[in-house]
Amino acid sequence: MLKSVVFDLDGTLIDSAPDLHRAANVVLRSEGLPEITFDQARSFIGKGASVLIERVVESVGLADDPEAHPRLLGKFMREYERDPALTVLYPGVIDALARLELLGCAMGLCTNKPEAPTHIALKHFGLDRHLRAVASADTLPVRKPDPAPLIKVMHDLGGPGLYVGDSEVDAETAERAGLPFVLFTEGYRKSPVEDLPHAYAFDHWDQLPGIVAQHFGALEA
Ligand SMILES: O=C(O)COP(=O)(O)O
Ligand SMILES: [Mg+2]
Repeated sequence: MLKSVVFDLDGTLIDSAPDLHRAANVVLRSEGLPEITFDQARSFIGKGASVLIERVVESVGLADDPEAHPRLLGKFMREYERDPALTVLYPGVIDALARLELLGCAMGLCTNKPEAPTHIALKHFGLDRHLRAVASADTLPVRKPDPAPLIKVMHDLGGPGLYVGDSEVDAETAERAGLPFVLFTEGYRKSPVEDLPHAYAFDHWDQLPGIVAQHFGALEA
């Protein structure tokens, strides 16, 4: 049977918050504005770069300036793409993807990160060779929590399966797509684990192949 598994990117496969925080503060310094804390930056992640910069603009009191958002977003994207050197894979990701491949899984990605930095990260970490279908924030006219990008990736893989992510947005997206959600608890969620609807949860990637095998095994039985 088809075993599709689709992943979220930030806070799930890669820990990118240190770079998103760094790039935001490079922009704020260039504008002579106060920096934001790491916890603020982390709490702004989940709905894509445009929303992250919206939150940055609000937090430094520039919400009334209509030019602030496009200017800061442009600077932010250039800075973030120029040097994402602090970003790391979560421990065990590559081993887990190799084991999922051996289980016969067809794997894809559905992220709210824009296409350009998504592909830079996938290539840099060698994730691109495992992922047969990808939807980023700007692949379709809508992004998560709209279920359309996730449904498109599942369709490109050949049919519905599991969605693996770290956030409220991911849980909502899976629910709206009618798919079981697998929650990685070590990412950027803001609410307690029990408040996010999920079928399975894991805190280390070495647990995921077992969850996937159990899920599809039960369907086959
Ligand atoms: O860039 C973001 O805000 C979120 O990205 P993600 O969907 O990969 O978690
Ligand atoms: Mg995420």
